[in-house]
Amino acid sequence: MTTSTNGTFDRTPFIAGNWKMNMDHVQGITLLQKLAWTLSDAKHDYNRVEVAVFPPFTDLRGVQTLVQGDELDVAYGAQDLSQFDSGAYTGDISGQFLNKLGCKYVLVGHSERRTIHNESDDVLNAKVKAAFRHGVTPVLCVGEGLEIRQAGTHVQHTLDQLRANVEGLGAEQAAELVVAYEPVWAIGTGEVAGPEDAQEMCAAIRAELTELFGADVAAKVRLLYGGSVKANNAAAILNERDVDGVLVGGASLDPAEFANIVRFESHLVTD
Ligand SMILES: O=C[C@H](O)COP(=O)(O)O
Repeated sequence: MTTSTNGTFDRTPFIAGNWKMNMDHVQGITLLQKLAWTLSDAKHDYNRVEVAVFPPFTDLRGVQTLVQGDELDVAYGAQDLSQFDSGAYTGDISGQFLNKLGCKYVLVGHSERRTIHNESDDVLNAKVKAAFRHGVTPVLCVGEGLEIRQAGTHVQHTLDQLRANVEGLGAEQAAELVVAYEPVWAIGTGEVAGPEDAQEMCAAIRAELTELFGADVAAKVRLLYGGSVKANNAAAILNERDVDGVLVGGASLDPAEFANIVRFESHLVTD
């Protein structure tokens, strides 16, 4: 358990940077080096707040080499994986390959995969299972678009996705899961769901996980918020009871900004 200046974290906070389709393998190494130096200068305690980056596939080997060579405590993962293990699936990447590259995590069902690549709940359920099959922890992304938010059915919609995507998991797997709530209307738009919106959905997700897997499992699952998170709004979001971390897109490309998000505890206002 980690204690903040303004509250108590029941789970280790998790700050994840999704680089999306940015940073070639050379730029990626520079970005990670700068991030590691900045956090090292700030004497960041990685046991207190976990840090992970999600570079493009082509960067992963370089990231692995840097992390191993410099003994960095930064975790890393891929942005997607195939639901299949091997075979004639041109362009796809197996969880087995990610495991071999030392990936601890993999994003599954990011809103950009659901919308641009039309990934269905069935496919995403198979991807979650593929990740577990290969010893890589899925960071399952769920969330609603603007129309659903405006119709007021966002909680139901998001919980429907969650249920479909975790179907068939055992309790042990479910307890390992990380779930990221991403309101699509707040991604890359500068629109941020308020801390209370993040808390509303994360509390609903935890209640649903309790229904599905029991309270002990639900209490272990880390829930993230993603959508226009910056250093100046991260602390307020992370101060909410059921929010255990953030999934950062654009701001993770700036090492100083991302390091400030990682160090959100220094921005928490004490009552
Ligand atoms: O994966 C990250 C989310 O899509 C949020 O992206 P963003 O911080 O650029 O809004």
